[in-house]
Amino acid sequence: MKFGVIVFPGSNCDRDCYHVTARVLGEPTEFIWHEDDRSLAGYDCIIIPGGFSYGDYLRAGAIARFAPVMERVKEFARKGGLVIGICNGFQILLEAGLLPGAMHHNAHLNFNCRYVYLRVENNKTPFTGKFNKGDIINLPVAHKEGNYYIDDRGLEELKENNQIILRYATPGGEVIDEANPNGSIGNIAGITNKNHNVFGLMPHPERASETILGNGSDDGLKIFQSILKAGGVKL
Ligand SMILES: NC(=O)CC[C@H](N)C(=O)O
Repeated sequence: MKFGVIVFPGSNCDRDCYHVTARVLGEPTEFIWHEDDRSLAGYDCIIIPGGFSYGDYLRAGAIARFAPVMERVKEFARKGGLVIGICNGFQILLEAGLLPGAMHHNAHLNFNCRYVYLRVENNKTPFTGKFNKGDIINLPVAHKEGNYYIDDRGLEELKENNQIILRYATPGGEVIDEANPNGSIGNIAGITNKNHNVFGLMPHPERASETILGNGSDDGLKIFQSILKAGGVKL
């Protein structure tokens, strides 16, 4: 499977994503510069990594959405290609209109960097096929604008189409305010589009893909393995 990792000025998780797909999974992976406007046909999965694209000026993701490469990402997604946006990548997907809703600043207004527990709400997507529904996983978050918001009608649509993929939960699997690091509506941590080929999530699976790192969780690797299992979509 061939992965492409988009790089913006200010991306800082691009190398980590590359490390996981190229070295841990052993799959061909290339960096794609934000000014590049080549077609993305030929890639099986595009990763929009975390970081502070364009310094998060105006709003996280608000400038990145205008980068030439984003037109190509939209084209790729429209044709059914797999796109995963992690943290700043999720923010960019929202700003670009590839996912519904928006990010507010965290309710407590602090940058929050810590491990959280998440409940897998839908394992029938190309990004979560290696999990069981209801699995509790442990991944780190690191953000200031992760307070996901969507209006009532949008929230109903997300529920109806099983687009809510991850929610913040307790280690025992309870979805309660105390488990939520940023105040997001419905404890939402990750959603897909209606077709389930575009996934945005605030936690960082690439930072928890080897047990040697952090607190020993490699739960993030299963997300990348799920993508491999799904096999991507040859365009
Ligand atoms: N880790 C990241 O991707 C940083 C997220 C983002 N720019 C924020 O602080 O909200």
